[in-house]
Amino acid sequence: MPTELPTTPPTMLLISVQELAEVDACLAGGADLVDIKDPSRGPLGRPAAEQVRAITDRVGGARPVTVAAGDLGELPAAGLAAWADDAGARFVKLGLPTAGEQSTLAGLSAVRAALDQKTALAPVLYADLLPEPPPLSLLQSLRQAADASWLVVDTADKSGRPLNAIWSRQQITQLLSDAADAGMRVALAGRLGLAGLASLRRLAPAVLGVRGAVCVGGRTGKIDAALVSTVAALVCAGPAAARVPSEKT
Ligand SMILES: O=C[C@H](O)COP(=O)(O)O
Repeated sequence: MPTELPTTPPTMLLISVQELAEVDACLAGGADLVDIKDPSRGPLGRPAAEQVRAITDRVGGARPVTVAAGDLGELPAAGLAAWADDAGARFVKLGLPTAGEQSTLAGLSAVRAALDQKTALAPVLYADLLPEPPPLSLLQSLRQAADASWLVVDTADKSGRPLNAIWSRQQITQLLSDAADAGMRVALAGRLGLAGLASLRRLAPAVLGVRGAVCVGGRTGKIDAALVSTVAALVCAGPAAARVPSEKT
């Protein structure tokens, strides 16, 4: 996700790819942002560093690239930073299964401190693991701990309800407002289908992210360019103009 944005940006479409062969379909279909993850390893499955390097090379700067880094605690902070360096990841998304706990904020700070300063860190909240959307105070704490410009909302259970069935439009509208007050832009994801995307698009989030909806054979299947096109037409007018991608400002 870019960290330099126009004043009133359109909603951008993020597509999560799992392998090199999916990159062309993702770009041809009109994705604005290319996200790399290993969906077989969980909602934010951390891909192998060499896979990240290969996919990033294939994107070749045509789009900003983000990378899923698994969940907080899966690796020690130093190990996560070493993986990010090895992968050349310049924008990592880190899942927080226990977002409200003090130890989570401490862990997030440790990861931030370990990562290269040029690597942006986006905390990821799992809507289905929270009783309700986070209050402003928690958003402010997350922003501070991660020095984050972006907040990602996703779902942990990839056979469960989509984000738009977990939180109401009113709750998501409030979250977007609170995140802006906390100084973060928001990417919304989590089993979003066409109806969910159309509904959430009207709330004008900075980014809508999908994988399952653009795959043939489910989220561990293969991305289909025609499905990406359909979703892109729904979410945005077309690929975003070239913007400085992933480096932290
Ligand atoms: O970041 C976006 C996610 O990859 C969303 O995946 P999903 O649409 O399969 O829930």
